[in-house]
Amino acid sequence: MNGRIHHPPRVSIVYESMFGNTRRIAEAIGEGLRETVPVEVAAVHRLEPWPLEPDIAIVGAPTHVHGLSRPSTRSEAARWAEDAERGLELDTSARGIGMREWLDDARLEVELFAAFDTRADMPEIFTGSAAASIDRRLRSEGIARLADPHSFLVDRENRLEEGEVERARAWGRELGAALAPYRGESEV
Ligand SMILES: Cc1cc2nc3c(=O)[nH]c(=O)nc-3n(C[C@H](O)[C@H](O)[C@H](O)COP(=O)(O)O)c2cc1C
Repeated sequence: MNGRIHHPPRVSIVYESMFGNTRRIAEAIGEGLRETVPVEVAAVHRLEPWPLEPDIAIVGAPTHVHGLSRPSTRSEAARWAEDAERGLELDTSARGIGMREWLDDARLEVELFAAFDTRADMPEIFTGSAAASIDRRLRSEGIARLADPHSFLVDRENRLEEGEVERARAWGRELGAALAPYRGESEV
């Protein structure tokens, strides 16, 4: 165990979201985690600088063009939201920088991380995964993984599939259980 992790650990969930799906997943993960550890949930555009000095970062973003969004794909998402036929609305958090730019700038001084994304409900080989991009990037920076990357699925209309919010809450609980050694409790 690493002595630099506080007891209880400080966990920040940071997300990017254009239409609100990744935000809803982030909030549900937070609900699950909060059953065991203190958690802060924040949109990426607000994180300058990082507010909590967390030990553990749970990092999530929507999958755009097989990976993390760029300014051009966020503009495309904004155009989708202007198209009344799609019935999409831009989330209040959908402004400022995205996860890619934030990861470029943030010096993440955390001990552990886990990555998640939202993406289309198809095999990952066709969709790509923002979580996989985040995971590769943070591991290459030498940060240890708390859990494998996780995807939560949206339908063709870009709405979360049924049960995904509950699955996110359950994953939050699993992450909390994985933190048991850092809470000074023995693993079950
Ligand atoms: C410009 C754009 C490109 C996208 N590209 C992909 C993609 O390559 N693979 C995928 O699974 N989903 C793709 N999507 C769908 C998004 O993953 C989906 O809209 C997202 O999960 C919604 O999350 P949000 O509501 O938090 O923005 C794309 C969406 C947009 C707007």
